[in-house]
Amino acid sequence: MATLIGERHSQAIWRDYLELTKPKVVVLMLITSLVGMFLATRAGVPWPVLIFGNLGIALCAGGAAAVNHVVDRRIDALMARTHKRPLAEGRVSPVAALVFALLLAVAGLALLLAFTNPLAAWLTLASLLGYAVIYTGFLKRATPQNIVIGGLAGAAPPLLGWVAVTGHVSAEPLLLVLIIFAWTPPHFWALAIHRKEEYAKADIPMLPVTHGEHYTKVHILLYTFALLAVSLMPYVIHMSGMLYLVCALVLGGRFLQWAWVLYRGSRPHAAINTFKYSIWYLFALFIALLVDHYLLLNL
Ligand code: HEM
Ligand SMILES: CC(C)=CCC/C(C)=C/CC/C(C)=C/COP(=O)(O)OP(=O)(O)O
Repeated sequence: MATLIGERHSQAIWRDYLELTKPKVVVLMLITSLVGMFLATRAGVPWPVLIFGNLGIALCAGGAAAVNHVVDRRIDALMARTHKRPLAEGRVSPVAALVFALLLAVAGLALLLAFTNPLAAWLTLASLLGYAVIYTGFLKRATPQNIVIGGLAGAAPPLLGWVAVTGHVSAEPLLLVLIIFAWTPPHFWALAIHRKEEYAKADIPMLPVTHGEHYTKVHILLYTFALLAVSLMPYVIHMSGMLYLVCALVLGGRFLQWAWVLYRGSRPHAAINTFKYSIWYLFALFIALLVDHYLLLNL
């Protein structure tokens, strides 16, 4: 019996630390960094860069997410979506979470330095600080444009992947960053409309709280238009081919449809459905980039 309880306890702790890293978000980021790596070269990606480069990026992103849990523990405790988080409920102490975050970040940066190049490591560190310090520590509580500016950190992984392979920044990965940058406002503001009351209760100035739902929906629609336009650019600059173009048009068209439904208020649960669609959209768009890349190479 004692062992059973002990096992259950240790499993809960293991899960708590995993939760601190926001694993599902990091997995989608990893898909975008992987695509950045594959698109960077016509030859294969060297396997140490593939394995340890992505592991390094994931560890740093997870470390940044753990810092976010520490800084936000009081507001997380006030919101239904987040009140069961390990720090909000006191299952993990702030000091333990910070030590964990530091270990992840140091291990991640060490892997990037050892198996990729210094530029990839520095850019990853900048993204880590952008999310953990600039967004979480300042912007989130300061301005309704918090997620637009902070979105740059989350948008960085395709660039990090590309630089890990090539050692330098170029236009193509910046275009991939721009796609995620334009995607972030519809992604987040759709959820923020759904959770507006909670953000108001926690006194966080998210756009639907400060400027109202209508204003937010207009901006979701405008950013979704911008996203559709930007997502066509890889085809325009001959980075991707016809398959990608068709996918970008279909996926972007569907996103616009959701943004329009949300704007018109013509369906119940439109906000949360738009948020869920945003995640599938980004996943599918990056898979389309990848498949198209290998089709083009084999033509
Ligand atoms: C500053 C930029 C971003 C903000 C403010 C933001 C915000 C959020 C929020 C509040 C959630 C809800 C989490 C929950 O319900 O527990 C979420 C979920 C999610 N986000 Fe984002 N996000 C951003 C960028 C990104 C990026 C760049 C990616 C991936 C490339 C991403 C992928 C995801 C995924 C996969 C989920 C679902 C997680 C789950 O179901 O547990 N997000 N995002
Ligand atoms: C090195 C690197 C690539 C760093 C990127 C770091 C990273 C994990 C960014 C995630 C973006 C995100 C989920 C923001 C939501 O935070 P929030 O605090 O607004 O949402 P919450 O209320 O769910 O915590």
